[in-house]
Amino acid sequence: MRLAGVGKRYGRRGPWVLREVELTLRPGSLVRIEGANGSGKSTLLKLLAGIERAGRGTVEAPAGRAYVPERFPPALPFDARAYLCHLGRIRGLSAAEARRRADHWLERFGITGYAGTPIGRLSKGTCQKVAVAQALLAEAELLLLDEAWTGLDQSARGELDGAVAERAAAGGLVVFVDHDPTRLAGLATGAHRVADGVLHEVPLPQAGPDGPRTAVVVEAEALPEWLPGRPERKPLADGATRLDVPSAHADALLRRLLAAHPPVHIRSVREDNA
Ligand SMILES: Nc1ncnc2c1ncn2[C@@H]1O[C@H](COP(=O)(O)OP(=O)(O)OP(=O)(O)O)[C@@H](O)[C@H]1O
Repeated sequence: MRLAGVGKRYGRRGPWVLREVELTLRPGSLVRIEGANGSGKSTLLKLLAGIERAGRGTVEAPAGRAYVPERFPPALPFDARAYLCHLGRIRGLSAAEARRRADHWLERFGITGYAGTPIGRLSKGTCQKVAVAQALLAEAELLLLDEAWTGLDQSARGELDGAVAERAAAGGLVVFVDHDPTRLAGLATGAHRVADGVLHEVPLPQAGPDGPRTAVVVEAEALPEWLPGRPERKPLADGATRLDVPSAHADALLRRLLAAHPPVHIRSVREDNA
């Protein structure tokens, strides 16, 4: 995926929101876009999604794209399952496969009970889960997430983290905007900041091999497959597991563990400064 000399303004006389954006990303990357309010993050994602057109420059993006917008249109004339099946069909899935994936994501987000509810009558949080599900079921080459975690409960956030990790592991390219600087800690491969219409590469939160590490001892029937910071997992003699992560990722790891299903009991947390 490549952006070269991209500029975007709304209206013929509007100010250039993006002026000269250069960005090349490889499949399998997981990239964070940050920037001040109104700097143009959503605009950038819309250009990548093909929803807005660049005023100048070139945008090369894969045909298979899925996008979670910052605001999901609320008054769609579908119930949740019918909407997901419909979008699956638009993406070329068979009716049976679209239904299978729709049910899979409804179940993963814990909203199977709302499958038959018209989207306009869903709570904000449930609606957001549907918005995220429609993008995930596409298994797209390019997945664009604009504040997709906002409005989700802890457990759904954990599911989304896991789903994003799966997409990147399958070779997909994921570009996301989120206000939490630790979002997808340990998984993101790059970060860029939008400022004055230009993109600047910025370092990811420090998690060098020589920095402090945190050991978290947990008891659980099963641990989520993907955990922030990709901790080393060491089984202990009494059946507990010791997770060892760079301390920069400890908060994100603890949040994920607290939201896990089946539940995880955190027995101890210790930072090792040695
Ligand atoms: N459809 C539109 N028509 C006119 N101006 C727009 C439109 N969409 C965005 N803008 C303007 O473009 C600028 C960048 O907006 P954008 O939503 O991309 O920023 P952002 O970084 O995502 O902001 P936030 O963090 O507040 O979501 C803002 O000044 C905004 O007012």
